Amino acid sequence: METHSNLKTWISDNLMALLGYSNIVVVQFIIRLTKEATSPAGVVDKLLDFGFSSSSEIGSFSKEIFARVHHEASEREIASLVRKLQRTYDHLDADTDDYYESMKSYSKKRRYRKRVSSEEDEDEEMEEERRVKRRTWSDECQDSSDSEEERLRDQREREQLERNIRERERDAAAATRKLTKERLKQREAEEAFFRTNADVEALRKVSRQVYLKKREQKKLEEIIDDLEDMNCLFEGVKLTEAEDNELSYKKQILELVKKQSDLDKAEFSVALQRYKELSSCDKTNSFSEQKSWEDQQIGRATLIFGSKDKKRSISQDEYEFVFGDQIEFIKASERESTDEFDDVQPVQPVHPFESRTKSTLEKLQEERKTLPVYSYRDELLQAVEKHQVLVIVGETGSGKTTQIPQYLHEAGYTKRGKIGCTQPRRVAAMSVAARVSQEMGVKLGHEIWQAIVC
Ligand SMILES: Nc1ncnc2c1ncn2[C@@H]1O[C@H](COP(=O)(O)OP(=O)(O)OP(=O)(O)O)[C@@H](O)[C@H]1O
Repeated sequence: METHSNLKTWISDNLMALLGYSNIVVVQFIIRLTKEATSPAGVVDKLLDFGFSSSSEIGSFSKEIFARVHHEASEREIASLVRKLQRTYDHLDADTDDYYESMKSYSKKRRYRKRVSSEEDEDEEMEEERRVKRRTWSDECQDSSDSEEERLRDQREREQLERNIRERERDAAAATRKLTKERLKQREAEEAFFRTNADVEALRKVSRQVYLKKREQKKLEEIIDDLEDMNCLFEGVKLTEAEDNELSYKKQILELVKKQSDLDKAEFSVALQRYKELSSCDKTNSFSEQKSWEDQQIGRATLIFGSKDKKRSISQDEYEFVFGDQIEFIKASERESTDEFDDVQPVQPVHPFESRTKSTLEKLQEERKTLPVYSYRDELLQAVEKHQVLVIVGETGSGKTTQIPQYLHEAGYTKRGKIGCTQPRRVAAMSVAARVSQEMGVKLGHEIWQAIVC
């Protein structure tokens, strides 16, 4: 006999196949629907009303469930009938017992055999009834214990599911917390690193400088605009003394700023020139900076014999004067050949070479000391001693390129090997080499070399 729990399991399995979903409430609801239906077609109608889609599977499912549910119901009816019968038999049994007792006194011996035989028959019948009753009862018990078990199992599964979900949520929350903590730690570490390593004061200074530069620019623009406005609005109008003062004050500021910026430009123009790309016209021009520099080097290396330029020499007024001019010429030539910086060389007409060189050297040495990098000389040398790699950042023209190699030379590093100094452009390389050799008072190509790698 199919138990109630088996029926439920069967319905649940079919629901999974039909809907991909099953629930004890739905199962019970379908059993109820089926019970109310009078035929499998009625079950189909009710299921369609419930929301099932019409298909052949639904038809066969309805048929089967109808048979099972109604079969179970009839079995139940039979069982309850049997139970009723059992109760009736129990009464009968008691009555029979009384009857037999009375009969005992009546004709005990005579009817003994008959009574015994009938008693045996009755006993057998009663025994049979009891067996049926016991079986039905145990089935019912089994049924209820099955459904109870199923309920408990459902409950256990639900609890387990809830536990799993809670655990998963806890794990996810813990992972998120951990990640956030790690990120925070990383940020804190970065901040701590920044705080300990960065020179906050220096950063403040830089940011202040940037701000002041912007502000200066803005104010300058304001002054220019004001002056333009005044020129337009008060042209031909007589100004008051205060207005006049303001106008001249603004003009003065503008002039001062202009002068200062011209000075700044001149100061760093040489260093900046290195990085300037040649314009297309310069590249095609045979008298470009590099070409003329090379031509001069070749010219200086070329010896001229004979009286080829006699005419030119004679055309000069006096030999002595020519000789004097020649010295001037050599100086001029040297000035040209050693780039714009030779402008600082003082003119020494008589026997000048040594004293001129010396004074130039002295001047250059003094200039070197005015460069921003000079105040960091000792620190730089210490850092070079300590570290394998150093990154030095400084403004253009502060002396990184020309001074640091010299500091290293002065500290004795050239005894160990060569000091290399790279430049991104050919002209820059030549310019730096020329400048350093000048500052060191040596000839280019001896202590100082330049190599151009294309
Ligand atoms: N070829 C040169 N002729 C004349 N003066 C020069 C020459 N090269 C550099 N100087 C002077 O030396 C100073 C330092 O220049 P240096 O090239 O060492 O600066 P820097 O810090 O290396 O600049 P950058 O970052 O642009 O390379 C410059 O301000 C400039 O006055």
